[in-house]
Amino acid sequence: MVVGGAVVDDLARPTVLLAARRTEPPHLAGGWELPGGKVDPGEEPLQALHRELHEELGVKIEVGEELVAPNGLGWDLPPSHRMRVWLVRVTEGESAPIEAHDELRHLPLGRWGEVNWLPADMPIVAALTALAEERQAP
Ligand SMILES: Nc1nc2c([nH]c(=O)n2[C@H]2C[C@H](O)[C@@H](COP(=O)(O)OP(=O)(O)OP(=O)(O)O)O2)c(=O)[nH]1
Repeated sequence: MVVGGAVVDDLARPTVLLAARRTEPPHLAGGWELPGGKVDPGEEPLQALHRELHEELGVKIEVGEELVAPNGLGWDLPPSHRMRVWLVRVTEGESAPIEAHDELRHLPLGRWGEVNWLPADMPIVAALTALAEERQAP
């Protein structure tokens, strides 16, 4: 199981999403993703989310709602992983590409499709966009 953070400016009404560019392994390097990683044995998913975002971005976070996958279990990451995704907001520190990434972008709503997301992230970002658009003030 993999956990990922959709780092946004506002948990209730997101208007900015963080995209992170991977540096490894070679076949994924250069692709943009949600920061996160594998849940360690014996670790709770949310513990892993806090740990991974601290390791990768150097921040502390507040966790909001889960972006539940259509299958109710997690977003498929072929060939063999699943990722659970939560909306998160930074509460301490400023995101920096400390580990696993070489560039971060804070994308305003309307431009979330403008980076080259990893293939598995495309439906996730589409669902995040739908959620964010629905939440904006009329
Ligand atoms: N973190 C993350 N991984 C993703 C995303 N999309 C996607 O296909 N993946 C894949 C890439 C990896 O094969 C796997 C996650 O592994 P990872 O390399 O981030 O995990 P990790 O930080 O724990 O690192 P390691 O144990 O492999 O060294 O999921 C995403 O948005 N975020």
